[in-house]
Amino acid sequence: MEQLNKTQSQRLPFLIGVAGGTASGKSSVCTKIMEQLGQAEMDHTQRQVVAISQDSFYRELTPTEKAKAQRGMFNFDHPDAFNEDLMYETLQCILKGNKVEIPSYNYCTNSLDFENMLVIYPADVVLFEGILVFYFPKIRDLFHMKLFVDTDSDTRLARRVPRDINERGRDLDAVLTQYMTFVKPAFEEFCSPTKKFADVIIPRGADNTVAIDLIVQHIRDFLNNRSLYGSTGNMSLFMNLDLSSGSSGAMAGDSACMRILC
Ligand SMILES: Nc1ncnc2c1ncn2[C@@H]1O[C@H](COP(=O)(O)OP(=O)(O)O)[C@@H](O)[C@H]1O
Ligand SMILES: Nc1ccn([C@@H]2O[C@H](COP(=O)(O)O)[C@@H](O)[C@H]2O)c(=O)n1
Repeated sequence: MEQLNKTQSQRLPFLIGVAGGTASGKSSVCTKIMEQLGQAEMDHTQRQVVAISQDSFYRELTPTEKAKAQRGMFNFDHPDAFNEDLMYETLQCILKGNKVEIPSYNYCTNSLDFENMLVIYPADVVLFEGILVFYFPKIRDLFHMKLFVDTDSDTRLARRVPRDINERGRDLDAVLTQYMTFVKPAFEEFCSPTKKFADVIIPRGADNTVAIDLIVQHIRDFLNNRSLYGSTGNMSLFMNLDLSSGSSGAMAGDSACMRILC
């Protein structure tokens, strides 16, 4: 394993995974966290906190798959749609404190956009968001903190339809066909079961200001007290908060509960 010098080791990031169903509010939660930390307006080379999307790790499609994708007939919600190895190698590189370049994703062409590479500079906190970020065990194990955005499926569908039509160049028929054929079944089979791995479950996504405030406070504590955190990035004391009942034993499967690492 590559030796790290002192400067690099001081910049080793705290890696946060943000999972949740499509249109649950994962990106909005990341944006809110960055805004509250005063990072959103900052020049990206200077940011202490950066957010990356799992969509940058979709694998390239063959011409036949692309034709299917244009009709809403390709399964982008199956784990096989992602390049797991590249995702793992990139996160490892980030965890070593290195600068990485990743492609952006073009939903209109269903392809990676290598013309518009995103440069991820070394940062103190890296948020990695996507539907299946907790699905792959070796990737899941890289996270110091795991958040699951838990928004009900009606709300998610109601948000996804206009988003896909207005921002992702889709028509209503293709969006609904894709949702019923692939998105909903894959959410139930692959995404929803990963909720049990979360440290913090955020009901209602970015509207949940209490949860976001607590997470932001945890990140601030990490940034202010880096030396108190072990090599795993976690402090040894665990605190369980159950916001639904006021009791302290939180269950990861209960969407009103939060388990905070503090
Ligand atoms: N709390 C909210 N209220 C209303 N619309 C929202 C809310 N959160 C997200 N959205 C909208 O829903 C869509 C999906 O949100 P986004 O944060 O991109 O979710 P994800 O990253 O999980 O796909 C976007 O169009 C966004 O503007
Ligand atoms: N070419 C693509 C790639 C992905 N999708 C859908 O995007 C969803 C994941 O992104 P979210 O922002 O919604 O988390 C996923 O459910 C894919 O179905 C797509 O439609 N086309």
